[in-house]
Amino acid sequence: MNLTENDPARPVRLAVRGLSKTYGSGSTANRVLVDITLDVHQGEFICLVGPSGAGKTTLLRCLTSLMPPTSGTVALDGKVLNGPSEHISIVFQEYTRSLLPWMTVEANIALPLQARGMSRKEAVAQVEPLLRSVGLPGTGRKYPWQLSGGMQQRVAIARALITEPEVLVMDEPFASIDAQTRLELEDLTRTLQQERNMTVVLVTHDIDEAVYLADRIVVLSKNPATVQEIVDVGLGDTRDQITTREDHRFAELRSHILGQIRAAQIRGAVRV
Ligand SMILES: Nc1ncnc2c1ncn2[C@@H]1O[C@H](COP(=O)(O)OP(=O)(O)OP(=O)(O)O)[C@@H](O)[C@H]1O
Repeated sequence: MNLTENDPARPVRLAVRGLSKTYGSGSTANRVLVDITLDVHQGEFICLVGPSGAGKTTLLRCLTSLMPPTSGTVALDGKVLNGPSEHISIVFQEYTRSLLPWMTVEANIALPLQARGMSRKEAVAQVEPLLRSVGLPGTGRKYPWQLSGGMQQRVAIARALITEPEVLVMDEPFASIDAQTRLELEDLTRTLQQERNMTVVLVTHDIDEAVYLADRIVVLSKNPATVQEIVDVGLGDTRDQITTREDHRFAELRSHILGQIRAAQIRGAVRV
């Protein structure tokens, strides 16, 4: 397996240095992340995988400054973050909780721009092109609950993109979506990432999804989580749901990552 830590050809967008996170203190302290160091390059698609409960969401929360780490730093373009950055957007798994049901689709998508001081009229004027790019033209006047789950997650993606973030962070974004729609959303996410030269960090439990989407896969260990391995996917920029998944390298990577996660699960259980 080709392992790597750095791609000198592309500048580092997110630099994670010695990041640790412990919940609680004293006898109830839960040491979840220890000494995570990782570079994410501009325009790179990183998938984070690991055993259940390893600390993937905790790492995303620290990456986006939704929560401070216990120690260590996250820097965006060389500047250490001390709070949420306007250059980083987040998409969560639960679109039903992240979209506001009493607001129309266009009002939901326009919200981040209004929060930055733009008038509602100006913000809403930017929505339709974005709705087209996520495959939902003409749906701005509907309410989220009038749309399917997959369509609502497209709305959530559009809302995350309206501020033109440099980094898109996604926490199991397709876990509540049916299998067929999930494949469509995977392709949409890769297309948007390439069109916008965005850096994406995505957490998933689905190893096939990680291999299909990622340029590199970061495997976390458990109890506590450290970076166990970073794997170069090397399947090229153009992916296809049928031919890429038939590639023998795809199968090889899937088996390798599954083996890594199982080993991490066993070692983590021993350490409890
Ligand atoms: N707010 C919190 N307060 C205390 N402990 C927490 C909190 N959030 C998470 N934890 C604990 O941190 C550990 C890692 O949780 P986290 O949700 O980050 O893992 P995960 O890898 O994303 O899990 P999953 O695979 O189930 O999605 C767990 O032991 C969890 O109980």
